[in-house]
Amino acid sequence: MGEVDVAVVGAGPAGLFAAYYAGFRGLSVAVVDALPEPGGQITAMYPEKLIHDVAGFPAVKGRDLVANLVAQAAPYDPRYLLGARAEKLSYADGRPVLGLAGGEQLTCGAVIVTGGLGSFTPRPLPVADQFAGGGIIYFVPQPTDLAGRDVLIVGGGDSAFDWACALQPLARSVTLVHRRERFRAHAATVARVLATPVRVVVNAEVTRLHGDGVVTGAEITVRGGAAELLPVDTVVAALGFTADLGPLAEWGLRLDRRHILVDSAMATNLPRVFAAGDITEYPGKVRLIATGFGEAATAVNNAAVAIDPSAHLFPGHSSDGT
Ligand SMILES: Cc1cc2nc3c(=O)[nH]c(=O)nc-3n(C[C@H](O)[C@H](O)[C@H](O)COP(=O)(O)OP(=O)(O)OC[C@H]3O[C@@H](n4cnc5c(N)ncnc54)[C@H](O)[C@@H]3O)c2cc1C
Repeated sequence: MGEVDVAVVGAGPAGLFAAYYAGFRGLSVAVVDALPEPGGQITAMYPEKLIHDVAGFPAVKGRDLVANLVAQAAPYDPRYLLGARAEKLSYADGRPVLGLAGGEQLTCGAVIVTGGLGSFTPRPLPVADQFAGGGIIYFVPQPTDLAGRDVLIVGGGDSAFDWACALQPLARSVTLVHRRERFRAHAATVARVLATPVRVVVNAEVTRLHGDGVVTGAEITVRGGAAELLPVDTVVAALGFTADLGPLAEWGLRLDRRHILVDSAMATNLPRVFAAGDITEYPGKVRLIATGFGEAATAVNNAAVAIDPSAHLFPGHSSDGT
């Protein structure tokens, strides 16, 4: 059973900024996320895209924004509990106790829920069900990890094409297979990929995976055609994600459909539980990274007062120390 001043549930942009803010306020902080990497929707869905509406950055690549958020919080040494879904919320002596999927319990001064769309589940690649081995991934946190590999990307959306662009200069080979003729990805990205050596196969499906322990080949079959065996060691199943609130829906939070109702302090109906980012709901709510950042600052500063009623709500200026 661990203890922490602030537990942040969700390592998306709002959660990462909340981690910085908790540290800045002198609070110890743990960041819990069901995904194995920080960055929430950005990491899972658009790490290679340029974002143009984050204040102070005329344009920033999704991956770089996440890296900067992690770096901004790093001086305060947040404890990252990744690949660990927050399952249960209870109270002991008036303090929230967070139960994680692995069985760990965290007693917290306050909880900030920055769960975004909720728990993400990648849409499965049907043939992967019967394949016990490794080598199948659902998103690409670091393209350099796949340097020199033979990569098969499955899907026809933005993520599939963004990853094809990012991996093509690094991987030994990149093949993209899509089961339709047309792509959902932006036409400009499709054109960029088609101008590279990436092999794009349409109207085709992955019909079998080969390998003992780790994937060594993938059989693809073009509709009405014969199967072809490709030597691949990594399959990126870029088929999208489904999301739902998951266990958060059982915590007794006041909800409006899939969102948590908060007041202007970002307080929920539960004591010492605050929320920020896409998961919140209030009149006029706009779901953007920019609004999530402001809400995270408000949530943490109000949590600081909930933890220690003698603390000031206003944190002071970060520039004062320099
Ligand atoms: C393709 C695309 C492009 C976008 N472009 C822009 C843009 O240009 N500008 C912009 O402002 N916004 C953009 N957005 C929206 C933006 O990404 C979201 O507003 C932002 O990611 C919300 O951040 P968040 O931290 O609130 O939640 P999220 O990024 O959704 O992160 C929430 C995290 O919480 C985790 N989580 C949920 N439940 C649990 C649990 N029980 N236990 C542990 N972890 C949990 C999830 O795994 C996830 O990692 C875009 C979105 C998409 C899909």
